Amino acid sequence: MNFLTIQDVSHVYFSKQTSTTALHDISLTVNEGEFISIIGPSGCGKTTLLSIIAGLIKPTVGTVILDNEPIHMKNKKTGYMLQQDYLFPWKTIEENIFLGLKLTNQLTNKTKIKTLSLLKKIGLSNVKDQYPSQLSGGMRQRVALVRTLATDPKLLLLDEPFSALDYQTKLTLEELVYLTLKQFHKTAVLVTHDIGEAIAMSDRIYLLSKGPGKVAQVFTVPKELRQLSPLEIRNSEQYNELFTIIWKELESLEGKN
Ligand SMILES: Nc1ncnc2c1ncn2[C@@H]1O[C@H](COP(=O)(O)OP(=O)(O)OP(=O)(O)O)[C@@H](O)[C@H]1O
Repeated sequence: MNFLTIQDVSHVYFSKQTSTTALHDISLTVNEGEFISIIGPSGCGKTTLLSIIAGLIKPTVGTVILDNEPIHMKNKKTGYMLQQDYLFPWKTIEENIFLGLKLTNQLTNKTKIKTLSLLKKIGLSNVKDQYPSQLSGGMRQRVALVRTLATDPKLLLLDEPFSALDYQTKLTLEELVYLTLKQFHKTAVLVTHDIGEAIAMSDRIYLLSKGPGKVAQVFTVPKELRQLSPLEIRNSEQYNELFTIIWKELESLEGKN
């Protein structure tokens, strides 16, 4: 069943003097529990598309349907994870992970216990009374994941959540986030500059071209690969083949700009 449907979406940014067409005629569908990635040259409209899916920007043309309803700004079905963790430095880790629940009036004993057990599962229950500055970048992103999952969103939007991390931490977090989302049967849309990350984590990869952003190609990650975890995928031969194909396509798109 289509869980997320993006239908004929175009978006133009207007200012007093100029207009920029960021997206042109984008259509795609995502089933419940699927993980898709959006890649493409810088400025092709990836973040704009994610903001439209989140309901933060209304597209100039087209519709976004999430779980059978048109998307709107205050929807509680979407959770966002960004490159920066945006944890509040003056709040403890425990206060930070309860924040979304508090803001949406969902903070109860039951949701507190559930969120703390998620923190434990992710290996961070020992830091709940510490402050973000006392944690490493990777630990803070794990906390950000717990905070995002605390409100139980059905759709996770991930905007380059690992790009500020060192390589080792990034691989570990890809694995952790992927397995956690699969365990809770979440649907996810990842924006990334990293082809390897897109292959390691996604069922499908949408390659956008620039000026304005359009869907240039869709790559389906082979079923045999999807039986494996992200770390295992990165070590497989098929991964290298797919990586080379996507790399060449991306390079040819960048050459056209
Ligand atoms: N608020 C805005 N006002 C005007 N133009 C904008 C605005 N935000 C983005 N744009 C333009 O829209 C286009 C798409 O931008 P967007 O940030 O969505 O691309 P992106 O693929 O996420 O880029 P990057 O990979 O560099 O992060 C670009 O030409 C950008 O300059």
